[in-house]
Amino acid sequence: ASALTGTAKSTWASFLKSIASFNGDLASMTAPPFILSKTSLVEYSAYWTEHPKLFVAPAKEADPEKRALLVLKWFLSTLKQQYSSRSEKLGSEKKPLNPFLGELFLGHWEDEEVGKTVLISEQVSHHPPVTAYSIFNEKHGVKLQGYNGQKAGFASMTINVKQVGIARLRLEKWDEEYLITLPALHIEGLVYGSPFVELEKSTIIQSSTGFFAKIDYAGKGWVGGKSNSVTAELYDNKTGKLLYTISGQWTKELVVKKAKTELERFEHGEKNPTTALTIKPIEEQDPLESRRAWAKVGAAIDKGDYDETGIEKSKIENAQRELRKKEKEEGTAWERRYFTAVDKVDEVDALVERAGKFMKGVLGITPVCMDEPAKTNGVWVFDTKKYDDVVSGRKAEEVRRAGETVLEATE
Ligand SMILES: CCC(=O)OC[C@H](C)CC[C@H]1O[C@H]2C[C@H]3[C@@H]4CC=C5C[C@@H](O)CC[C@]5(C)[C@H]4CC[C@]3(C)[C@H]2[C@@H]1C
Repeated sequence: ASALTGTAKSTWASFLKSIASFNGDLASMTAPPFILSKTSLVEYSAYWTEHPKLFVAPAKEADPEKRALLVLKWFLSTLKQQYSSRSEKLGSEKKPLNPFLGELFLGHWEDEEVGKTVLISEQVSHHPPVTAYSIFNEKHGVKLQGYNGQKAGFASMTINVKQVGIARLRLEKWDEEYLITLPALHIEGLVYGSPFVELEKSTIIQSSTGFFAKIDYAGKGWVGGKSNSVTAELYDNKTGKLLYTISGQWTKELVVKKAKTELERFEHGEKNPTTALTIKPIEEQDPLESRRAWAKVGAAIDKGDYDETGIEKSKIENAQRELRKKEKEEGTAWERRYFTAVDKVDEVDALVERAGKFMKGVLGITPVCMDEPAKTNGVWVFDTKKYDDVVSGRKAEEVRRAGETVLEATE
């Protein structure tokens, strides 16, 4: 039976009809008000590191095989936050706000044991929507950077989402890099008006020291499987030996096994609470920072005043259109504050090639998720020079001017 009643039920029904003529651009859909979230998609980069201790753990491990296992554990621990935290908090998946070009989400996690982990997330492209992020813990030399976009389709009352992009984890102390690909997902429960994410197909992690993980996702009804099922296998590239498996439900408990013996169980519920992200109070934020930029829209959504939501949203959207038009006329382009798009990254290509060879040569399977276009409009990399220029104040003038243009345009 539908979870909706009254007007919500009828608006949802007409919304489902509208999705049927879906053109692939999730952001362009006007979803019914009750499914709108006041959180912008640029905030989702934070889901990578809500367990800072797990994020930093591999840096402290001297044994490369155990380190690869800790990276796999950390990655699997992010899935619950990435893909089910909104359903748990809000009762269903919600439609995030569509970030404007240049929108920022900046913060850090303070942890008594591992110290400070910094988050920088920037909407580096609006058409198509691409979010780039850099998350780093200087004290332990752990650096994650990546970018992602979504290609979506609609079939038999389900929204299918292919993720485009990659995540790269670097452990300075061990001079080691891990390439991480992103899971495909689909949105179930649309017909009941309570959508939620289910992951599917496979992703890989390939390390520069010679360890490879294949991660397979499955949902309910899959050979009698449970929802949110996952099975990960960690191999040694050189010997082709299966070292560890981790399996279970990424929303509940995962079991680590070496060969057939169970080593440990871990889960990320109340036993391992997440660390709260620290962000500046709104009045101290840069005009491009997400929660300041969307404050009026968020307030309208909180009030349930959907007319005001629409008015405030279109102010931002119109301002953005004006800025793009002006840039076009002047032949200028929006200056990304922390990221740069490059054609290729040699380390990434090397890891992609190594993973492909291992899957074909040793596992005898067609390389999974390598066919995914890892590139959006380029490979987005964190530009440490740009970052230093901002932190040192050398770019203070550009930062101030960028904020002003957005403020003036939105007036
Ligand atoms: C488009 C029609 C519509 O608005 O339907 C409303 C429904 C809430 C379903 C569509 C939305 O579902 C949301 C789930 C979002 C993904 C959740 C997690 C991640 C991981 C993160 O690292 C990158 C972003 C990603 C893939 C989100 C992308 C946007 C998704 C699919 C939202 C849909 C608009």
